[in-house]
Amino acid sequence: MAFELTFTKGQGTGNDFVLFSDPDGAIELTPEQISGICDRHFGVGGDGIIRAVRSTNLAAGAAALAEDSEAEWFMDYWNSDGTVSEMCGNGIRVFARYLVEQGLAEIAPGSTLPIGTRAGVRDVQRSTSGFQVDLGRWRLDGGEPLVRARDLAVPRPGLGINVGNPHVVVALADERELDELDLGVAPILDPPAADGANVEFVVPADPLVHDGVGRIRMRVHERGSGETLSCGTGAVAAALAVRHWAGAGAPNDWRVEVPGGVVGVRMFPTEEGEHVALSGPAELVFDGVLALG
Ligand SMILES: N[C@@H](CCC[C@H](N)C(=O)O)C(=O)O
Repeated sequence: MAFELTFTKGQGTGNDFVLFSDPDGAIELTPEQISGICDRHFGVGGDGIIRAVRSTNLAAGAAALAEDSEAEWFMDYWNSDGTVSEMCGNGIRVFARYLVEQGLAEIAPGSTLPIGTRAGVRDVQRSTSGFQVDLGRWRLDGGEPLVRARDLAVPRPGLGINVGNPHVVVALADERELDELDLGVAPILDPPAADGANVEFVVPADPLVHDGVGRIRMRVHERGSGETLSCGTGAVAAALAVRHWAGAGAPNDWRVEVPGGVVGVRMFPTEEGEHVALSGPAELVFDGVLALG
């Protein structure tokens, strides 16, 4: 059936998304429609698609409401190839801004907006650089696979980290190696990750820590989207991995430079264990209407 889809294009450090509002959960996009919309030549272009749906109107929203009855809105996220992901760190900041600007939600100064996701409810607040999201607990997960990438002469060990979605972080020798890496082809993990993984390549700044803040550069190949200009959860995983490798005394505040800009990562204690927060810009770029079907 043919229909019109009103959308907004948004981005956070160049990680870009097509957002649309479907409060009743009535719009079902096929993987082909999603990849067509995300196509940069034949569609709107984007690394992913985000649907704003009321948690009450989505099966996965029931778990979100059970966790936090205030989580009225659910971030329904698809990668550009039409696959679903549990979490998107840049996307959830852009989503929060979208909800606010559409008049669907408010974030009062000093308060947080709980948002349902497939990884659980996540709290978003305004920050000096835009928006900040508490991504909750994280865990080492997925072992230490060997990672092969084009232009890496020998495979490198990676570190599996889950921050709601799966990541493997790889340390490179220097900036030249990072810049010359060809991420047009997906890195190969050995052993492969059961559900796939986002793969981050990192190098430390010199010095690694400046004024108490750890500093790294990162490039990423995202599961389901290929190389992107930024990945928020990837930046969080990269900072956690480098802190892990640096050992005792490493900082809990990190500045992560990605091709599309800079995001901040902060680890902090809570009653249920350590949480990790991501901060950075969230911009809405333009609105449009697509004829689909
Ligand atoms: N770019 C996102 C992550 C999007 C999902 C990812 N590709 C996956 O499949 O897990 C971010 O900013 O975190």
